[in-house]
Amino acid sequence: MPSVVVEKLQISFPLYHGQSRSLKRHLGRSLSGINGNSPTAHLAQDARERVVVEVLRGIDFTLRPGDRLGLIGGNGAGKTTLLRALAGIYEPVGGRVRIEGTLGTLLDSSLGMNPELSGQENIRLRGLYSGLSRAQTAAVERDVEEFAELGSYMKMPIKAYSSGMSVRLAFGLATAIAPQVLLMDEWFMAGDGAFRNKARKRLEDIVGKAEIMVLSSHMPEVMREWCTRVLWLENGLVKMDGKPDDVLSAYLAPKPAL
Ligand SMILES: Nc1ncnc2c1ncn2[C@@H]1O[C@H](COP(=O)(O)OP(=O)(O)OP(=O)(O)O)[C@@H](O)[C@H]1O
Repeated sequence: MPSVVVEKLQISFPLYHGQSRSLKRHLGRSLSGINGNSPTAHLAQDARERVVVEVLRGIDFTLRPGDRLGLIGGNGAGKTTLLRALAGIYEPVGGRVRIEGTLGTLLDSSLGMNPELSGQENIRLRGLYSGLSRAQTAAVERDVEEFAELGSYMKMPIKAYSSGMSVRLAFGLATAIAPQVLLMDEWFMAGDGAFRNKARKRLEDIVGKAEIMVLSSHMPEVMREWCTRVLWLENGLVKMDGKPDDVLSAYLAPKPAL
């Protein structure tokens, strides 16, 4: 049975910047902006004595089939970092992530693509990597070609694509093979109007087939429509976890004046 288990997850990034020395005096403390509502950086020192920013500072949640989790929070809250940690792109410095089931990601249009290879070759490589048969890969290739409408560009190296073309290809490919656990960032809303309508149908189909979904978005209406649960992240911690209406009402409530 597919599941996502996140326990005491911590992610930090080392700072190699010249200023990291002067930031050392802030270790173990928070570095706030001039405005009380702006993001706060939490600085620490790792075992190699490097200054690190603690981006996720102990996140816990469990997802079972039927759960559609929305991640909400201000800029720099840690939403993208959490999605990337779930996808296995970032290694936890503490805690762990356990995912059972096939995983699909709609995170970054260049993720997992080789820029030197053509659209067609990238699709074949993905088919091979996903363990598809030759016939299944050919079906995916036809499906993506039809959806992305890239014409002869399908045979060109993708480094020659415009950003819109890259999104079409990545989106087409990511939505061609339905995973049990789907991770999504809101970039899928990118693209022109006609593409967006077409993409939405495809997205609804893959979301409907996924047993578990995690979606990061700044758009409350998307959360209300697509999610069964919302996690509000603030400065790398869970501020609230619950039903979309409850969490979104609290999140959107006017902040008291300072
Ligand atoms: N590679 C990195 N090195 C240092 N800091 C990083 C790195 N990646 C992310 N951060 C920091 O981690 C924090 C969380 O970033 P993240 O992108 O996860 O936030 P977010 O909630 O997705 O924000 P947004 O809504 O603005 O996209 C930010 O303060 C960001 O500057």
